Amino acid sequence: MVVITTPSIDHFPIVNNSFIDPSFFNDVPIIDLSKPDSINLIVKACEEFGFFKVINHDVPMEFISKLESEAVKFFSSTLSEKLKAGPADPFGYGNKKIGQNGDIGWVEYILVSINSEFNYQKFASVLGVNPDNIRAAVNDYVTEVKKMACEVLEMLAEGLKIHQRNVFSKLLMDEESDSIFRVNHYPPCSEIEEFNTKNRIGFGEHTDPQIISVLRSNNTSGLQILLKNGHWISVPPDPNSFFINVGDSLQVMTNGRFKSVKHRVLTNSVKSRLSMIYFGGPPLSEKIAPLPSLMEGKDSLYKEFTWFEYKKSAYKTRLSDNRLALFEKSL
Ligand SMILES: C=C1C[C@]23C[C@@]1(O)CC[C@H]2[C@@]12CC[C@H](O)[C@@](C)(C(=O)O1)[C@H]2[C@@H]3C(=O)O
Ligand SMILES: O=C(O)CCC(=O)C(=O)O
Ligand SMILES: [Fe+2]
Repeated sequence: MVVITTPSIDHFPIVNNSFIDPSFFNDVPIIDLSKPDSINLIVKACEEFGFFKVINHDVPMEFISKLESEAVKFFSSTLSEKLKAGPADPFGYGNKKIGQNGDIGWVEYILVSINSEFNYQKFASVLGVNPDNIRAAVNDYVTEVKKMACEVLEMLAEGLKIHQRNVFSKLLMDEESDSIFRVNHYPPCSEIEEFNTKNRIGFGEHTDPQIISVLRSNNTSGLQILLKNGHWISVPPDPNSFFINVGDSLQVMTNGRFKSVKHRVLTNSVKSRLSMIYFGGPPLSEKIAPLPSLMEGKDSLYKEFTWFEYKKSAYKTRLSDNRLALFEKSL
């Protein structure tokens, strides 16, 4: 018999408030994709924050709303129904347990693989619909978001004066690209008031291992990023825009010029947050190494590794671990 235990609220980490600026950070770089002069701004944003917001993105609202409403329906189902679509090992429905190494957060989620065969039946049964409808809703959304991510990566390559404009985007376009799609639902954490403790962790601090992550959320706050000065700042939500994170692999490919951004999600005691994230990763066999044109005569900061090797190692770590440390050269 499988016994599913739910951690009690006492087990949910509380954040250390010492470096939290409670006000919203209004200086998140904004990249307007309809303006050609955004190229230099993107490079600057990746160097300074590893994070920026994209507006005028051309992803049809219809695809966003369709997927969002399917996700809301799914998460509104009973827990016993949803658990039939789990566990997330790593794909499927997950509840409070993040990854396989003991992390927990006030979150439930769906994780789906993009290019490998994925069985949508378990989600479709919960929703009582044909799996092809769910597959189509995910594909429509991901196709558009991936197109936008590739446009951003091509602007980055141009901004970095790399001859091959598709040097990054080709990795996402490859049919073997190891990309993931995730929907996170953070229910309001009403116990917060009962326990009189604010700022429970929804999703603990971490960097994303892939090349690039594209996040869209509803209008509920919670996402924070860590600035270079050690301060956590809250990102104002914007359901009409996308937020982009530099991942560990892009940090390596730029030999550390771009930094993968540390981020986390705090719970909200009143409103639920729903976020959808596309993680653009390379094919498993791809060598992740600094691009020669970005070395400027310097040595690589990293040992040689493939995405398969990095991913295998990353998935053995806890969320907040510095996953790249194992691959840094001691110079
Ligand atoms: C604790 C973990 C969850 C994670 C795999 C890991 O062992 C370390 C990286 C985590 C992360 C963060 C970004 C994405 O949400 C994710 C899907 C990924 O690729 O790496 C998660 C992993 C997960 O939730 O399985
Ligand atoms: O849900 C969010 O807003 C961010 C979650 C996240 O960082 C992740 O799933 O990797
Ligand atoms: Fe993340």
